[in-house]
Amino acid sequence: MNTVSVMQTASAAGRAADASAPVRIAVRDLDFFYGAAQALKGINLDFFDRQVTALIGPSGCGKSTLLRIFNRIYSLYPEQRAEGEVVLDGRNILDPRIDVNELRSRVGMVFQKPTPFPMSIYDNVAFGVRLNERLPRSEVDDRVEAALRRAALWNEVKDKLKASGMGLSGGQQQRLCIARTIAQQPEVILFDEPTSALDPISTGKIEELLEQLRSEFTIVIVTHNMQQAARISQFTAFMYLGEVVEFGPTNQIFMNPGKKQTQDYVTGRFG
Ligand SMILES: Nc1ncnc2c1ncn2[C@@H]1O[C@H](COP(=O)(O)OP(=O)(O)OP(=O)(O)O)[C@@H](O)[C@H]1O
Repeated sequence: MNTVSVMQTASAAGRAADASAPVRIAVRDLDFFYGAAQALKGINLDFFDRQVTALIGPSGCGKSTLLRIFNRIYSLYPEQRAEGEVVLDGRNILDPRIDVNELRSRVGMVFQKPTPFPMSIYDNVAFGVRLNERLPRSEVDDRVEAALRRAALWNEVKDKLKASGMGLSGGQQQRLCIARTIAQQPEVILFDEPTSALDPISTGKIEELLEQLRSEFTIVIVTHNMQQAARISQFTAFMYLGEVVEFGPTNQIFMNPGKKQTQDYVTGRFG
C-alpha cells in the first residue's frame, strides 16, 4: 500500500475517534527499567474507553514494554520495575498491593503467536472462568458459547468443542485465544502483534473482529504494520527510543502529524 492509500485508510478509521470518551487507562510520568537500562521515559498517555489505540514505532522503541505494564506481566521478573502511575478506573495498578490475578482478568492479553493450551476447545475458553469464578456448569457453558460467538469462531467449532484447541488452524487458534480472553469479561484487551504470524485472510478476520470488539472493550494493540494501525485504530501513539513522540487521532497522526519524526516514520522514510 502506498502512502496515499495508507492516508485514505487512516481517514476512515480516524473518523470514529472519540476523545470525549471516558479515559479507561491514564498513564502518568511512567518510567520503566530492565535492571539499570531504562526502556521507557516519562510516558504520559490516555487510552479512551471503547476505542482502539495502536502503539507504533521502530523495533526496540518500547511498544511491547508499555503494553506489558498494563497487566503487570513484568512483575514476574524481580529486576524489572516501573515508576509513575498507570491509573485504571481510579486505581494505580503499579501499586504493589493490587491483586494481579484480578487485574489480569480485567486486562486480558492476546500474544503474537497463538497460545492455545493443550486441552479441548471448550476447556481453553472455560479455563480463566473456572480459575477465577465459581459458576454452575450451565453458566460456564453459556459463557463459553457467548465468547466463541463474540470471537467469530462458534460456527466453526460448535460441533467439536471437545476436540483439542491445538488442532485448529493458526487463525482459528488466535480467535480461540481471543475467546479465552473475552470469556473472563475484561474491560481492556491488549494485543501484541496479534496477526504477525497469520496469513492475509486470517489477518483480515482478526481485524474485522477488533472493529466489532471495540463496541464492548478498550483495545490497545502493538503493530509493526502501519496499514493495519491505519485501518483499525481510532488513536495512535508513535514511540521512539522509549518515549512517546506524538499521540492523537489516527487520521491526524497519518495525514497531518505535528512532528517531522512522525511524518518520516508513517511515510516509511525510517524505521
Ligand atoms: N527482557 C529484557 N531485558 C532487557 N532489556 C529488554 C528486555 N526486553 C526488552 N528490552 C529492551 O527494552 C527496549 C524496548 O523493547 P521492546 O521490546 O518494548 O520494544 P518494541 O518496540 O516492542 O520492539 P519490537 O517492535 O522489536 O518488538 C529495547 O531496547 C529492548 O532491547
